[in-house]
Amino acid sequence: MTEEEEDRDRALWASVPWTPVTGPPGPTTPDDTTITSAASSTTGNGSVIIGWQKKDVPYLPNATALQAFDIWIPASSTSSSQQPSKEGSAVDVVPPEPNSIPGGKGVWVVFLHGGAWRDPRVSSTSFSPTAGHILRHIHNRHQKEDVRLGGMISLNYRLSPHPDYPPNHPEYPGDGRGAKHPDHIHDVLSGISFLQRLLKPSPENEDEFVLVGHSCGATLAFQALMDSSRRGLPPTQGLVKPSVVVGVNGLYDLAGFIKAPTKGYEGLRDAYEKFVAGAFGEDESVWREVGPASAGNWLPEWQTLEGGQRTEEGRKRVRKRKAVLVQSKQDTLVPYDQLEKMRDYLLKHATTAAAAAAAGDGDGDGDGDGEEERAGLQVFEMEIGGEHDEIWEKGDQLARILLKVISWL
Ligand SMILES: N[C@@H](CC(=O)c1ccccc1NC=O)C(=O)O
Repeated sequence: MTEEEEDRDRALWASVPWTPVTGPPGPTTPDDTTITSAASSTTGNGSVIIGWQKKDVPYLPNATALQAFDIWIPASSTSSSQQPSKEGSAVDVVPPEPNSIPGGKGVWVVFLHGGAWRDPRVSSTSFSPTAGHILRHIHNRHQKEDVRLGGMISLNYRLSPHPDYPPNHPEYPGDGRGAKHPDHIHDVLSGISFLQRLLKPSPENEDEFVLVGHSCGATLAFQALMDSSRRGLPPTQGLVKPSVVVGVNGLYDLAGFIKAPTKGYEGLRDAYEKFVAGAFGEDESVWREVGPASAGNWLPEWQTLEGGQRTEEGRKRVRKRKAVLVQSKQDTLVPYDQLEKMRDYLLKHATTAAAAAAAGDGDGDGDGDGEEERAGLQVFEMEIGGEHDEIWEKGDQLARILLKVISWL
């Protein structure tokens, strides 16, 4: 990476200021978390600052509006000060400098939203409730329990056209909505590598991050584990793949569903075919290749580093990979057998040589979820409740799952 490129990255990063994320004062239960983003640096209502946020940080030069991410860091991870002002109730706050880069220590969470590669109503903002719950939890537990969170980002990526939302739609106008595969995954990889170039994690923790996606975001999360060359894309320089991937109500075998829809979900076949063709074109063989549960064995690619920049030290460290599959049986848009197909694919293709079965319920929440292990890969199956989008709309359940996953690393 040239000095010029490094300067360019830093300028993009510094182009957006940090704003405070506030929560109600005093100890509260995780369920009454509120999250607001104040534009001014002073909170006058006695609420406390639980984190800092940047909204819409462009991750590419000449980015479209959608080539940007939101980022949240816990307040405790900055050296900014919070002091009561002379008036008593208000709090004067000094936000971190726009160019200040988070310390990089601890686990990073990267979220990919859903919306069938095309719905402009679903964006990076869908992670806000979950981020709020996590920041509140850390704020309350600070010092009692060390939650090793470095920070969280939620990525936007260019979308494919939606028939109901043309680019001149009054409520959802905007550019970046004419995307075709591989544009979506290209943007996701660009966003992650931008973050990694900024944070410069050390070889010991460079893969200590969690990639989590909802619905088609889960498809993208698994696609990010594969080599870019599968998409005809050049290697994403220096991209380190995550040690943990979490798929929530995810789409993993699009071709299989369109060919033979799951019982009870037949009515969705046409809708699937439309949004899949809109994102990937009409060629059904492409549909198979892009589905992480229907593509040829990509598991060995999860271990590799694109661009070949991994240090000797980092290469030696073979971290155990974890895939966490989360799905609701009350989801009326995605059937449970999508999870089952992904689970079976992972277990089948994981190195079978030293296959080891791990007994028990590895996630520790005691609700009968399953865990299976094949050499070097653990697969967790977690059943949740609620409708397709409920998990990110409310955020508390997803926050609990992510806090658990962070504690594993
Ligand atoms: N609201 C979306 C539909 C959608 O998001 C969806 C529908 C069926 C199965 C999965 C979906 N979302 C996956 O990201 C749309 O209007 O295209």
